[in-house]
Amino acid sequence: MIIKTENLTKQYQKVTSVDFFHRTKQTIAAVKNVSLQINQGDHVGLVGLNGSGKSTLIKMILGILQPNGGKITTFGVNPVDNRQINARKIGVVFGQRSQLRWDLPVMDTLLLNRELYQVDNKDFHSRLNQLTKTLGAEDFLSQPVRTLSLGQRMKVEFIAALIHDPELIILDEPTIGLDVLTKNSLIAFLKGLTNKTIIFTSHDLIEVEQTCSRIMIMNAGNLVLNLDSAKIANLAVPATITFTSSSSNYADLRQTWPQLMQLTNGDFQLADIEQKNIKEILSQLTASVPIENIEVKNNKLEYLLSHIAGGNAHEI
Ligand SMILES: Nc1ncnc2c1ncn2[C@@H]1O[C@H](COP(=O)(O)OP(=O)(O)OP(=O)(O)O)[C@@H](O)[C@H]1O
Repeated sequence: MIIKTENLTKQYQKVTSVDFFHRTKQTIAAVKNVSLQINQGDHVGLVGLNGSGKSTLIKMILGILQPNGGKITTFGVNPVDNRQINARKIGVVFGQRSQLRWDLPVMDTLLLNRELYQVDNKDFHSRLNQLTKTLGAEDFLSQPVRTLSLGQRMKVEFIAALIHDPELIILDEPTIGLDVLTKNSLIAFLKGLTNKTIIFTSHDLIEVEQTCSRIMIMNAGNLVLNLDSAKIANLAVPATITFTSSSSNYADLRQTWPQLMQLTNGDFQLADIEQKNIKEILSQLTASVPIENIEVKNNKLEYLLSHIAGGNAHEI
């Protein structure tokens, strides 16, 4: 087992106001009684809205934060006391923060990591070769990091995180701001890492569904769902169809679709459409209304959160 937590809890003290004589503090329960296990080779998607406690949980797994209650082991040991030892077995990519030396060529950071993690020179070069080839990063290893595009930089962040061949890879929103092509190539790359344990945090359930075998959903500090991603992928979640139609008359359209709403920006929206009816509604719409733009969305995360009762992880 790579990670085990039992009733893990973390609270922050936040100063809400300061006056001459005293400060008023508020306690924020960021992670509440979370119990989970992550085994070797698991690819786990950790999903939740902003502020749901994902980063706090990751920081406790890494040993950066000391919990207030409950138990946690990472590689079978207390992560705070064994942070340095565990760091050799962990690779981390933060989408919002770079781990690379901004003004230096990429290669310098990689060489620095080689020294830091004491990677054998032969292993270093063969791993570097393989990673740069797979990620298509051969062309920009000699460029200073600051001159790279976001997509190029993220590829290099992956190489820097994997150069010491870690057993556990933690990815904190690694695809944020990336275009679809770069995102897809990183997702394909991650899928190929079958012998690694991966924790992939994201707000995007669909994205982690493609990459991970298990999904854990956090909400307001609680682990509210811990489920095989195949089960989540098969859930038929109602969709929303939004379209722009300049020449349409709202009153006429409402006669055919009484549930149609007009949004403040003038777009039209049909909500709560069952998956099996989407095709038919789309063909009816396109046949009867001049449409300039149309989008079908199913917001599975919001749907799941609104249908999960209580605060404990359970199967739907
Ligand atoms: N250092 C801190 N001091 C006080 N409160 C904090 C601190 N770090 C996080 N919090 C609070 O703890 C809660 C959980 O935050 P956390 O960053 O773990 O959530 P998250 O799921 O990672 O959010 P996001 O997706 O926005 O990164 C939030 O209410 C946040 O404001």
